[in-house]
Amino acid sequence: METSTKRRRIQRSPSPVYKLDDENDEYEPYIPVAQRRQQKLAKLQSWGASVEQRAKKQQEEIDEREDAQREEELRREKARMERTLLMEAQEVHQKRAAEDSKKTETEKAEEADNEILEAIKSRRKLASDMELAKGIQYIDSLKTSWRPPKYVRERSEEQHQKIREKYHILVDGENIPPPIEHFVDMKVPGPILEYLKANRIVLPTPIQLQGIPAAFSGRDLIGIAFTGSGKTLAFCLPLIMMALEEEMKLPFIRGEGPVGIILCPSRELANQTYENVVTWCSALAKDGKYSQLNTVLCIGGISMSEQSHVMSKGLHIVVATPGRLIDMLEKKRFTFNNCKYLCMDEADRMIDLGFEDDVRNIMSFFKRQRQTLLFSATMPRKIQDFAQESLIKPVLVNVGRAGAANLDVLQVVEYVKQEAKMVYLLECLQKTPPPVIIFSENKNEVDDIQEYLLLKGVEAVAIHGSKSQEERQYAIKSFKSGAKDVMVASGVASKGLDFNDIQHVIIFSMPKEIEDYVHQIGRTGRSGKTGIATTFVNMNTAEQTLLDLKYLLMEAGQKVPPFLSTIDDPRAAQGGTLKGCSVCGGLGHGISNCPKLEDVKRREMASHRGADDGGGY
Ligand SMILES: Nc1ncnc2c1ncn2[C@@H]1O[C@H](COP(=O)(O)OP(=O)(O)OP(=O)(O)O)[C@@H](O)[C@H]1O
Repeated sequence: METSTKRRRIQRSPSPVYKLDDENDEYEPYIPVAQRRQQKLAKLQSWGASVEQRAKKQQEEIDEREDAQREEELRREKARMERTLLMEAQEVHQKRAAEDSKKTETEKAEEADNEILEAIKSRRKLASDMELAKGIQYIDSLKTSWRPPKYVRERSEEQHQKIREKYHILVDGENIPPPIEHFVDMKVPGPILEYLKANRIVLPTPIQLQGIPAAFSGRDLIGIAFTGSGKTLAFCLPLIMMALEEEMKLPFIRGEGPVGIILCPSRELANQTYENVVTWCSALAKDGKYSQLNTVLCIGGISMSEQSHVMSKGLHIVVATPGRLIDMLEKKRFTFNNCKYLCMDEADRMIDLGFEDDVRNIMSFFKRQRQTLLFSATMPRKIQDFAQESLIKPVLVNVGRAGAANLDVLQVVEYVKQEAKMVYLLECLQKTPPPVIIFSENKNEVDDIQEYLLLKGVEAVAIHGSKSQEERQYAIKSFKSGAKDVMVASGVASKGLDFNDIQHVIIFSMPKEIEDYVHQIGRTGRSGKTGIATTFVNMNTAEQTLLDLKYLLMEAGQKVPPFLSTIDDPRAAQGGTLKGCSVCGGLGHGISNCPKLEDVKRREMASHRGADDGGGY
């Protein structure tokens, strides 16, 4: 029935599109097969697309959810990790704090000191730039023909050690040559022996009896011994012998030489060493058996034409300050083509402050292996270590603690108010007969003191870095000859100058660095004689300097005045061992408050401004 109805309608209206009405709501219009297929296909396609879309959407939602989940997990993990690190850091911190609280102040200071020491350790080796660049490294010491006498060679190492102990000589290094107790056994030429004897130099001092055999053997050497203990002879004699041997083999002619060089930090010290060398060489050549050796003094402030008579011959020895020497080498007035001996006096100063680059520059003029020797009364650990690294199989010869005061000096420390110093100085001068040296750290003060003394009728000369070379030479000459009773000096005259029988050293203003104090008081009590050193201190003296002084007095077994003994060492209060500063050798402080390091900074700044104290040039 339904079918017939449908059929009827089909008949009535063949048109496929009819409007539906209520009665015919079951009516389904006829759709041709092809069209139906197409519709189905389209429907299928659209359905498929929507399925795809839905699936895609669903996937996107899943992805989003997963991303969010992952992010959340990451966030949680990060937070967990952060917490752990934070907690770990806190734990480490707490642990360290606990450990630190167990440490004494001394241990903490020592740690800080070591850190600073590490930081300043990174210095270039003491060698010429050419050697460093080419990687030239000498392995063995210089060969010499010198041998100790048979009876000395036959001694056992224990016997050598016994002799060293007898003279309080400490040594370090490989195959150390034996100590020799007599100049004659060192095979020193007769004329020199006679000259030494005539000047009351009969037996070698400890630094000489171990230092000279080591140097004669060609060994690099670090020689440390207290002020006035005869270091000059210990490093000049080996050079004289070396030059003599060369000259005897083949006499030097014009343009040849030098064989060796002695470097000094100040003109005055260079001049004094030069005079010693000339005297010893003249003594050697006196009886005509040995050749005349020629020595040149190479310092700023003097005209080299004065020495043209020496320069016109073969040259054996040069004594110099670094600045003028570099100048001469650059101008090719002589060369180092055959130079094989380099000695630095007051070496801690030479390779430390200010001169290090000059020394490196000088080394670059050497064309062959050399023997290098460093001598000083003060040589802090840091410089010893640095020097040892730069030398070839060095021998370290140490008589007493490096930087210790000469025990032949009676040290008196007095509290004198600043305004009372001048007046008290006059009183102090009465303590001993002349000659007396007065030291002040300040050039103006040196001039003021001299003026005051002259006004009071005291025959005084003055010397400091701002004086002309003539004034400096005049001061030294007239004081040495005894024409003047008192010399007022800044640091220039403190290191190495050997004046005859100084009775009394007055330190008008205490130097900040205890090494300088040791050198200053060391102008008296030389070559076995005794002397007095009076030092003025007051409120202006830094507490740390006073502490250094206190320990130095204690070490030397000197009287410590009450105002010094009451100064407490903050390190001692915390317990632990009290090690001296390895930068300046002061016993009363560590590196972290070393005045020398502060001075280095100041000097560096000053050198940028081109300031020059006139010291060695
Ligand atoms: N073996 C010796 N016996 C006696 N006197 C000596 C001996 N050797 C050197 N002297 C004398 O000792 C004095 C000091 O010597 P020198 O100037 O060499 O000391 P130094 O150790 O270099 O001192 P500084 O550290 O102050 O430079 C000189 O007058 C010197 O003639």
